[in-house]
Amino acid sequence: MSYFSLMIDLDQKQVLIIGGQKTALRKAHQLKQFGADIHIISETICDQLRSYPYEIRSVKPSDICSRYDLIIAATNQREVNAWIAQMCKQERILVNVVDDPALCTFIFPAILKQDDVIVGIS
Ligand SMILES: C[C@@]1(CC(=O)O)C2=NC(=C\c3[nH]c(c(CCC(=O)O)c3CC(=O)O)Cc3[nH]c(c(CC(=O)O)c3CCC(=O)O)/C=C3\N/C(=C\2)[C@@H](CCC(=O)O)[C@]3(C)CC(=O)O)/[C@H]1CCC(=O)O
Ligand SMILES: NC(=O)c1ccc[n+]([C@@H]2O[C@H](COP(=O)([O-])OP(=O)(O)OC[C@H]3O[C@@H](n4cnc5c(N)ncnc54)[C@H](O)[C@@H]3O)[C@@H](O)[C@H]2O)c1
Repeated sequence: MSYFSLMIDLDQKQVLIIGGQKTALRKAHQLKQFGADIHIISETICDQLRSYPYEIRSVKPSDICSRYDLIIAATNQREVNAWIAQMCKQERILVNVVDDPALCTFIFPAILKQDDVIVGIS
């Protein structure tokens, strides 16, 4: 089934990104632009992501909890990303899995932004 396009107010929404390299960085920058509060958990982290609150460690079960509104699984370990997706579904937290669209409960559209006019394309 195709996706319904929602426009979400991200102001002060708590977003957890698991993974700390190129893909995590792109997601973080995009969400930050729209006011989200980003938190990073990753075993390694690139320099640009160090401007966000971060923890350098593996993800653990208690990380997947209702203090987060959205979670992004952006590791390069397919099993870890799939496990995050499963935990998020159990906890009813929206999840984006960067290496498996079928496991996502939300996806990122391509975005065109001019002032307050936003166009999202999937
Ligand atoms: C819109 C945008 C938003 C964003 O993330 O910024 C976006 N991908 C963008 C960029 C981008 N994507 C990829 C590269 C690396 C290219 C390279 O280096 O080769 C780059 C970087 C680049 O192109 O610069 C590859 C890629 N993408 C996905 C997979 C996994 C898969 O398909 O299984 C793989 C293969 C990974 C691999 O095999 O390694 C999956 C998803 N990517 C989506 C969106 C969602 C689909 C939405 C839809 O189609 O409706 C979805 C399903 C999930 C999600 O991420 O939400 C942004 C467009 C920027 C623009 O043009 O405006
Ligand atoms: N959705 C998209 O638009 C898109 C675009 C490009 C790539 N990808 C996919 O995104 C994934 C990540 O790409 P990348 O280039 O950012 O990867 P990368 O390999 O450079 O980085 C992976 C990160 O995950 C961290 N990590 C691995 N296991 C972990 C764990 N158990 N707990 C915490 N952190 C862990 C690593 O420390 C590292 O920081 C790849 O699988 C790739 O296929 C998706």
